[in-house]
Amino acid sequence: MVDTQNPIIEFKDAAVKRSHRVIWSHGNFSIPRGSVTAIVGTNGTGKTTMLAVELGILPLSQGTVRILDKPAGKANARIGYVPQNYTSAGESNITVFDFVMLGISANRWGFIPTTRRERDAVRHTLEFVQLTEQAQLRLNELSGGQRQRAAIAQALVNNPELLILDEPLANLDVASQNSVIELLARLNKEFGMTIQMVAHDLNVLLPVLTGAVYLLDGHPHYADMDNVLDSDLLTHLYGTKVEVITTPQGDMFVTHNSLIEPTTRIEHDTHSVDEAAHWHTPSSVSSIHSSSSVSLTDTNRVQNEESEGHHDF
Ligand SMILES: Nc1ncnc2c1ncn2[C@@H]1O[C@H](COP(=O)(O)OP(=O)(O)OP(=O)(O)O)[C@@H](O)[C@H]1O
Repeated sequence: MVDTQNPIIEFKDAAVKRSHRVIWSHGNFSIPRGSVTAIVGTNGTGKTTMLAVELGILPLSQGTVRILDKPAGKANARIGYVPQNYTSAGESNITVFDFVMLGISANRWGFIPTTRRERDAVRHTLEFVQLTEQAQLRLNELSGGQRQRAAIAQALVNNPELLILDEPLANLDVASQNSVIELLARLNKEFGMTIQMVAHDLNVLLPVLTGAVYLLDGHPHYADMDNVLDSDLLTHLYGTKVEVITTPQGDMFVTHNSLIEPTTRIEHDTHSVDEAAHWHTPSSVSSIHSSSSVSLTDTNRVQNEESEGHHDF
């Protein structure tokens, strides 16, 4: 259940610099517990930077960010983090079981044998991500989708309250993307886990998303999906004509029409905060009732059902 009264992430007047350059500023938003949010924006707008800030890896140049009621970085033990392209390099020669165990043991010094309870936790997590049969395979023997599920398992094995993923669908084929999305939907629905991910393509995520942080003109904003799925907003955000389409069946998806480019592309920070706030106000989703449009995904949106908020891997 999305709990709007009880934010899990809170930004207040937040700004961040890299190499003395402001990447984004005036971040004032909260992300509810139980939500599934995408961080969206064009290349280089600071999506990965936002994750680094949330994890306390990168300090803010101004303002505050609190995660799980603590300053950024102080609650990382309760956060599962899946970096971008995590499994494509490095550890790919270890077994899936050992890779997931690293989620528990990586911070230990010296050789300390794993306990039965820890091994059970790894088995349980592998079962949940449907990799039980692959437990003794090497990571480099898995498909891209299976590797991403293994990376998610490693992040889940400590039973986090918040799961943060950086482009979890990058370089995956449609079937693998769907297997990852289904997994995220189950985590949210069955265990009430809050999920936040950097994403480029909203279409494939529509079934699970409850909201999005959009980086617009150098300012981050949060809105629930009905307000994000606005043609004018998305066109402004991506700097190219985007249409939100609702079919007669109620399925909703986003199309990009490269034939209708805007006359000028929006440059970074050309708007004042007040102007940017205009894009943040609730507005109705524009609907084009057309059954001839081609949906890129199963657009039956998964309703986030009430859950006890309890999860135990
Ligand atoms: N280590 C770094 N030092 C200095 N500047 C950096 C560093 N990493 C990224 N940047 C700059 O910060 C800005 C934001 O980068 P970031 O990777 O957060 O963007 P992004 O929205 O995630 O981009 P993409 O969609 O391409 O992954 C970019 O202009 C980038 O050049």
